[in-house]
Amino acid sequence: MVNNVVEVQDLTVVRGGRPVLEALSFGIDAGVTGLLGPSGCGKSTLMRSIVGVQKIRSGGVTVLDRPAGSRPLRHRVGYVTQAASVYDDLSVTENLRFFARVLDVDPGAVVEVIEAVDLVDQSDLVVGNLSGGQRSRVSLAVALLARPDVLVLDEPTVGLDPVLRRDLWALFHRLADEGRVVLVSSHVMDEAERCDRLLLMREGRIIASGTPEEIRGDAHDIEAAFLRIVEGGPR
Ligand SMILES: Nc1ncnc2c1ncn2[C@@H]1O[C@H](COP(=O)(O)OP(=O)(O)OP(=O)(O)O)[C@@H](O)[C@H]1O
Repeated sequence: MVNNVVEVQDLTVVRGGRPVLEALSFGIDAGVTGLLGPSGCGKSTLMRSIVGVQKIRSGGVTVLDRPAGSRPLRHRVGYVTQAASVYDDLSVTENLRFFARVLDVDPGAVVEVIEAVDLVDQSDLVVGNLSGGQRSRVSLAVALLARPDVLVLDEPTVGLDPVLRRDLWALFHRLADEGRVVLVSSHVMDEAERCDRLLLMREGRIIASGTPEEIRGDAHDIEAAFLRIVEGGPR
């Protein structure tokens, strides 16, 4: 098992003239880590920093012992943003063949990733005609093309019905079981129980980290634990 594949050290990011992330330090190990916090707390900014596309004020991020965003990490880190980045007028297979060429990866990976995200039956369908959950899986398939060791997924389950959400979480665990580090953000606290480990975030800071059991303590659920931490009560 790989430890602390992602290391964040004293990370401060300023956006629009105000600090959005303030002196964050933590590590992320193998498995599925959930980055949970309310809208606007800085989850996307933190993910952008881990992927290496965010301007950093101070501190830093290393991934697999290299600076985030550095060239050797290009194919080792997969990133799926909130906005789907696939072409609506192309089929699932056509999209993946296109991105395989752009990324200069083995075209044989196309079939492999379609199977991984469970879209074999939809592979000839035009993406514009797929459901929201299926479209999310196409974006995820693109991110998997280069066989990355680290997957950073920004709110991949937002707006999906409970069945699709459950299926996607099962997929994240399958990918983690294959040895990948999977970081998933969500502002929905009830997704916490689906993660191996959690990072709870509020107003640009990590306010708690650990397994769901550790963070819940004797609170009713993660949301209650979150409120307790924020309000400074006993845990
Ligand atoms: N381009 C930008 N310029 C200035 N401020 C920004 C920019 N993008 C985001 N911010 C601010 O940074 C803060 C954190 O935003 P971020 O998108 O990281 O939060 P988030 O937790 O991912 O939110 P959500 O769950 O709604 O996606 C917010 O206050 C936001 O207004």
